[in-house]
Amino acid sequence: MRPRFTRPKESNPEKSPNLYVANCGPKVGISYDDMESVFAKFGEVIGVHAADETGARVIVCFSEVDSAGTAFEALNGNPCRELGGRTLHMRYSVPRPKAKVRGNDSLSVSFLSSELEIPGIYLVRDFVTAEQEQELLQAVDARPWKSLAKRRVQHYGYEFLYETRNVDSRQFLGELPSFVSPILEKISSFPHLDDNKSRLKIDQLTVNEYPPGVGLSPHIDTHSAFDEFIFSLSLAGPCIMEFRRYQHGTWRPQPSEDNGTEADKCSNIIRKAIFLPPRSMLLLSGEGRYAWHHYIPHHKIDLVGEQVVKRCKRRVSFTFRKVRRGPCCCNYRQYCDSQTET
Ligand SMILES: O=C(O)CCC(=O)C(=O)O
Ligand SMILES: [Fe+2]
Repeated sequence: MRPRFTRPKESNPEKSPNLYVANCGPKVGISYDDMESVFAKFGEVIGVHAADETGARVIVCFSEVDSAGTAFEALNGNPCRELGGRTLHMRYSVPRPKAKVRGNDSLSVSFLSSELEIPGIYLVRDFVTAEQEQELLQAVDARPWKSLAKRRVQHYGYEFLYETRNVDSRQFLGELPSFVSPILEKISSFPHLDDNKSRLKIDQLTVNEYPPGVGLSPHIDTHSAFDEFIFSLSLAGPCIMEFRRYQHGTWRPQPSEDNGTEADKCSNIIRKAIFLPPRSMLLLSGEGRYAWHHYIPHHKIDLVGEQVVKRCKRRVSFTFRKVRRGPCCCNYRQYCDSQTET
């Protein structure tokens, strides 16, 4: 088991109730009981543990910082008669940082949106047939792509402005193209919409083409830009979508670390992930749309359970949204640009 405490990187002036003690321990014939009886003279010892695998470095935990301080003053750098005359080298110990996570290996990836347990997020597999998928891909490939730094996009209905993460709602580009009409038709009977069907009126489409290894930084689609219901159709290749609930987050995009280390440093993040197969449709609504960041890790390979899934030559997504008229009045103020000052 990884010890909970560790030696600080450099001499750490900050006191703590835990002492890192070198040059003692079972490897050099000193038991933890021997250690406890020596250190207990300075105050209540609540634990004696191995500091590492060497067997010659020990963590002594006191209940009080002052007891650790007194023991430190008395024993550090001095030969200790009760411990066979050994000279103890001590530092105040610090809690060990959490293990780093690489990729999504520590994050279990759900196949079903019901396993995710994020209110408002629903995945429907095989939303389109393989034939429809080919037709949709051919249709967008016959139209001009706009190149961004790492991926290509097309916008219909309204242009999406990446600088402001918003749309210019006065600049109407025209009706959505007829090749998405069957998809819009099917969206109108998407499960879980209840009585919101009549309010859908999707008028914006963003097509994203991701080469292998390209993802998307963690973000919440700007509340003031789009209505509640956001649909994303995955075509051509699969990907993992990660969801992050930042307890102290805002509506601004979060750091785009792709290996989870930033997320790890902050214990106030809940992370979940789902596998999006080609031809599936994802709905973001409610809490999942308003309060959770979504994120596509920048991996060429995703670990899904025991399986290694290679990203295909490309993934093309169709994101269907409705441009918002007026401010957002959701119940997630912290994440809402309409309800928080800029
Ligand atoms: O590619 C996707 O499925 C998601 C796209 C997205 O989140 C966005 O355009 O805001
Ligand atoms: Fe998004």
